[in-house]
Amino acid sequence: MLVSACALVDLDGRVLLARRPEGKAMAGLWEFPGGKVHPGETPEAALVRELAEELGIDVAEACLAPFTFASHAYAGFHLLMPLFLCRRWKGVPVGREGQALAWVRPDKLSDYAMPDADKPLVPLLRDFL
Ligand SMILES: Nc1nc2c([nH]c(=O)n2[C@H]2C[C@H](O)[C@@H](COP(=O)(O)OP(=O)(O)OP(=O)(O)O)O2)c(=O)[nH]1
Repeated sequence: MLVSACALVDLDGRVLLARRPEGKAMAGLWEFPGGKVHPGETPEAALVRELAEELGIDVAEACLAPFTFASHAYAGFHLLMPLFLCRRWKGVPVGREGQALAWVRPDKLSDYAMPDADKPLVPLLRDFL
């Protein structure tokens, strides 16, 4: 499964996490906004689409900087997830699908329960930001 995700970073250097809604796989865990890349879609285009759908913000592909990726074997599927960084967008993120959002200081990211695939990404982000 190819999923494209993004660390949105605000002017104070905080990172946006979104809580996976009830009823979805891994409900209640905090994740980087994003979603599945559709057939024929680029990871960048998928992210622009998902960020508009999920958060109501407008992001230009040029503002998505490749940062790192997750490669993780879940029971039943393997997840490959490029993680982009973005510091510029239009609009104010709101949870358009009812998901809770949190702006989190890098040194507090480990206080948030995240999917297993995301765990190795946290120290990389903390060291970079
Ligand atoms: N968006 C996102 N997904 C993640 C992260 N970590 C992680 O393991 N995942 C997994 C959870 C899901 O198995 C998959 C994303 O699928 P999803 O169901 O949220 O994607 P989607 O929004 O396209 O979903 P849908 O339209 O099919 O409902 O990736 C993360 O940080 N962000």
